[in-house]
Amino acid sequence: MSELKFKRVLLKLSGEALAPQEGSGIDPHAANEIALHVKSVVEMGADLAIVIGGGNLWRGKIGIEVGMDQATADYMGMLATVMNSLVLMDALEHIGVTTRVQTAIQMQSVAEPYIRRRALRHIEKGRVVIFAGGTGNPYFTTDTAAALRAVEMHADILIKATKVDGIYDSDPRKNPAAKKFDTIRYIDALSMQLEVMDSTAISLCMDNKMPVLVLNLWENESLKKALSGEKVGTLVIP
Ligand SMILES: Nc1ncnc2c1ncn2[C@@H]1O[C@H](COP(=O)(O)OP(=O)(O)OP(=O)(O)O)[C@@H](O)[C@H]1O
Ligand SMILES: O=c1ccn([C@@H]2O[C@H](COP(=O)(O)O)[C@@H](O)[C@H]2O)c(=O)[nH]1
Repeated sequence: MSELKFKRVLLKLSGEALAPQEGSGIDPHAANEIALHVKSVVEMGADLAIVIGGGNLWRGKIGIEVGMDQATADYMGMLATVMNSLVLMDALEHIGVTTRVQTAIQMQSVAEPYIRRRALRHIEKGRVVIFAGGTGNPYFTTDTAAALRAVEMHADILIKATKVDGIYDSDPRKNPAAKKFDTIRYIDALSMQLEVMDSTAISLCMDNKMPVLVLNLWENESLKKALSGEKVGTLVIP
């Protein structure tokens, strides 16, 4: 087993990662592909916990835009993350990765409730823990849930895997001339209001000295490379 630069990892996946090529929803094939990436790092000896977003199904702001009460719209988003977590759980279990799903909103016939010490024990036993339901509170995002769980699980790093290969000075999907950072300071990421990760999540990581790496999961073994200490993506530093 190779030496790992980061042993315990909180992996944040965007819900979009589960969407079909066109449109929204869940493509189980996308889940299978993600599961293979996850398995490859578990086999390297990494301790892994995962938070997955809900953007492929619902985002609170969709509801807010049409006049819904924000808390209601946000709870719908949190429920969307539960569906995504279950599809990922299923894909991982199919390829022999032992998982546990814990939800921040109690639904005990579906999954375990979030219990921090229990989650830690699962991780120690080599299980991949998937944290569903965000923080359990409206007015937050799954980026913040990922930051919170990373701190609570004493992760060595929070890795945000998206479809872009790092943090740019503006959204590269909208601006083809955007420039990528190899590293960026928390404070600069905050002051530049870069939308790749929300400010609450970055602040929480900054305050708790949690390193954050943004990378493209689909790019040539980027996750494995990151855990081995190779330079990929953008690292957010003090
Ligand atoms: N400065 C920036 N650098 C890099 N990416 C950026 C930047 N600004 C905006 N983005 C966008 O942020 C996105 C990454 O966030 P992502 O889509 O993973 O959001 P999420 O809210 O975590 O997930 P979900 O799909 O579940 O809502 C990228 O697709 C990218 O287009
Ligand atoms: O702690 C949380 C996490 C999420 N939400 C709501 O869920 C959706 C989907 O999450 P993404 O991070 O956008 O993928 C989000 O838009 C919020 O509406 C939440 O309220 N609290």
